[in-house]
Amino acid sequence: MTMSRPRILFIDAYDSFSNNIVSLLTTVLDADVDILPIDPPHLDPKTPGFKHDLRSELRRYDAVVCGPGPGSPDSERDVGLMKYIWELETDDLVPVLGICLGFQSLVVSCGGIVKKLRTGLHGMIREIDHANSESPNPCEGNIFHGVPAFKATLYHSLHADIGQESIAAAEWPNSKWESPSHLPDIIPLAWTYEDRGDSVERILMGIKRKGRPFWGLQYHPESICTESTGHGVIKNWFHEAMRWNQATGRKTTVAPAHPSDTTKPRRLSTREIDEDEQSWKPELDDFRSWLTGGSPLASSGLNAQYLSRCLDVPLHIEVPDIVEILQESQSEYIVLDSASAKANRIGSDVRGRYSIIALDVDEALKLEYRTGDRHITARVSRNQGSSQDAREIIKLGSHQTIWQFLAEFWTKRRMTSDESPSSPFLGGFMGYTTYELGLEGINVALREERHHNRPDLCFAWVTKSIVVDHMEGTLRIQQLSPSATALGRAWLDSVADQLTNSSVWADGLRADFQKRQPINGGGPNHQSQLTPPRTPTSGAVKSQIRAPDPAEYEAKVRLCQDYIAAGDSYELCLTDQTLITIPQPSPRPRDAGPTSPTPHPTSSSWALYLALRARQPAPFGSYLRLGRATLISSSPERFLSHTSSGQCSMRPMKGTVRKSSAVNTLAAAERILRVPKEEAENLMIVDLVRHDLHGVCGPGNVRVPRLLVVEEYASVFQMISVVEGVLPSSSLSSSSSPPSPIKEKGHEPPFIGLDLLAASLPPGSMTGAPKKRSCEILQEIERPRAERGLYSGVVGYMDARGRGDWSVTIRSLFRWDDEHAGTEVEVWRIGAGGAVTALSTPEGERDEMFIKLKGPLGVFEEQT
Ligand SMILES: C=C(O[C@@H]1C=C(C(=O)O)C=C[C@H]1O)C(=O)O
Ligand SMILES: NC(=O)CC[C@H](N)C(=O)O
Repeated sequence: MTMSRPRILFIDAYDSFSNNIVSLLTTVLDADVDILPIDPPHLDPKTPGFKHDLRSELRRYDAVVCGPGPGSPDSERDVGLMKYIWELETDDLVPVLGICLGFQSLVVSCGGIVKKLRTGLHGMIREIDHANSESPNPCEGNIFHGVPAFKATLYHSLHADIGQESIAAAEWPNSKWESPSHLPDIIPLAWTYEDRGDSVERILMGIKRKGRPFWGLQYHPESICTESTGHGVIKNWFHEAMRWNQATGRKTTVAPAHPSDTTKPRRLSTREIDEDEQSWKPELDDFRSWLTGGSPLASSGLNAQYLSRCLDVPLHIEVPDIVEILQESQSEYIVLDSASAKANRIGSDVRGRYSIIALDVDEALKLEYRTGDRHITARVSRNQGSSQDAREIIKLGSHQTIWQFLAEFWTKRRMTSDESPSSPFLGGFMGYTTYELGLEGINVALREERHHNRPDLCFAWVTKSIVVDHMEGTLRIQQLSPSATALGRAWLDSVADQLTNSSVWADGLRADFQKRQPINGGGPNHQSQLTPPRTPTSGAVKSQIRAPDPAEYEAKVRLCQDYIAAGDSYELCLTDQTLITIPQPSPRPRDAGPTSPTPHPTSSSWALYLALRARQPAPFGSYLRLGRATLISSSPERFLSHTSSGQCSMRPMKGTVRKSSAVNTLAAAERILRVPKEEAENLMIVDLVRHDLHGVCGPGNVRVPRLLVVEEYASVFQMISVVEGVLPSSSLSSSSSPPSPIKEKGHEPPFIGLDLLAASLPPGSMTGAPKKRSCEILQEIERPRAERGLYSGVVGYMDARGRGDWSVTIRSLFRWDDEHAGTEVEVWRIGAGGAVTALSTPEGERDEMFIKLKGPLGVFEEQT
């Protein structure tokens, strides 16, 4: 007999912690775990063969785990298959562990009821009182046996009521391990106690079902904050499960899984899902024929060599100077600006080291995609020096995704160059995605009709760029050059000349005197009230500011809390938008020479960017004009960064406190942020981000090197955590002929940074948990401004080597040229919000939203 690894089936109720449980089971039990959603198409309880099919599915596994999830065990939609597992006939029984929602569903199947907690406990860490070896009444199948005391994380709004509140305090020590007389099938195994001031709430944490191999845990064994001694419970459970299989002679079968429904954790990434036979039919292969077809746009950027030249940067020169010197005649821009690199108001570890300026973006190939479309648009604004736009439409086959296309486009241009190893970016994709692109990836349908045709993703393939190293005081002019080396070098030299011959470069004093003062004039705005801003009344033509109504926002916070109390979400990142309508400035003349010191690359948006940058310098500042979109950002939040060899890191931010005279040191901020409410908010997102990374990196490949650390930024303190992962080894190959991501039969495509991005949008810190249900709820609550657009999306790059860095688009303003096109005004939007939990107060959340709004909004107040 060969000893194969045990097989476990995990039933996923669309939770945002599922992959963490799969990782725990895989690593602690050395098991092989498959994931099946609660509502797989091939197992529909309404079809006649359902019971038979469920039985054969379960026969393939040694044991089953029914996972956590949003909603209630009383709702069929929320528990799906779980309900039928508890009802299996004796001959079909399989050992099961229910976790959280799975536990609650087990309790209900035993006749218990589930009620709302007095206040939900989400991201709360509590001591578990369990029936260990010392308990007076060792019972059958006690999976806590021999496990030392431990603390565990809770994520629940509902709890099991088995009559515990009616037991007198004196009776409790003896009675707590006994089956209640009206529920003889439930054997209590663990409890926790919540002090509610006037009384203590007794909360059931674990049970065994009498006479059946079913166990349940209310706490989350997989959370990063559940102590690892608690893993003994999982080992005990599996030991008991295998003993039960042996004692009853239960045998597993080796029938193959239904191919489309069970997944391995790392196969959740979008690029792989539907790669069945179908997608190999030639008529569905449009994008591949485009990629190889040699059209003028499809061949752009192929067969390039990397050339670069380094310059010292004079102390007085900043990123905007370089943009102004070189890019004045462009209409499209991508500037990733670590504007806080030299700011002493910001902690040195978070200032940002590099800035990246894309050059000649008009001529770069741009790839655009709109959520729900079955095509991609490739375009250049000024094709090879002409004034003509060029555009090609690329069809997507029914099973193909934008991410597959981007991965294959990138692979054809991939470089394994070891040159400039320290440069974060050689050239490659730069651009944005919207929040709505992320919603598509998690199958959340948009509720409102979109009355526009704007892209949700725009990536330029940038071949000319400048990387500024703020630490070394140098910059690197770079080109992924298609032409002969001499021509490429001549271009590098011409850019260097343009910079060094400019008056700003040469004459620091004069330049400083002329620079930007009239534009960002007033400096930081000191208005301290947190009420909504008023429309400024001065100025020739007035700006209109439409900010969220405070009372309405508070009502939305309460609504979020209703959903949380009902168990539908653990945390909801509620946001709203402010609209600023300003008179459109008359177009600037384009006649200024390239070395002109006058800073005006494009209309008013550049001036707004400079104002925001001065007001709120941030490590992830950015200025983008791509197509009809303009984004001005001072984001402090890194979303995802990755190396070309598959190391990745995410940096979720949760917990915000405004700098003030009362709170102006890290120690003071820590006193405010290191409290259960803030820590819980952050922990929830850490566990969610671990799940997202586990989904691609696979079990055991994710860790949390920094947890709940407070950092200092220009105008706020923020609590952050760092979650790291490593992509599966198939992608770590550094051979000179890179493996193709096109799946050949029997071969897994290698994973690349784009897979991480695809699998983790929208950013968990902007959604709450569980992600899918929370986004559905937010779509409902955030109406009538439910479309977040660029806000809550990401901005960043993945270069030709596969290195990438993406920030969350917050503390930013954006506009679309087509909004109010043809009128005398332009409309800017600012999104702001914060995470709502059971412990939030409506006033507190309202203040937090207005604090975050104040930074970007101030640039308009300064200008009037
Ligand atoms: C929602 C915003 O910020 C998010 C929410 C935070 C919070 O709840 O503390 C912190 C950083 C961001 O992830 C925003 O800036 O608008
Ligand atoms: N994490 C969970 O599974 C939560 C279960 C249920 N939705 C509750 O809130 O109580």
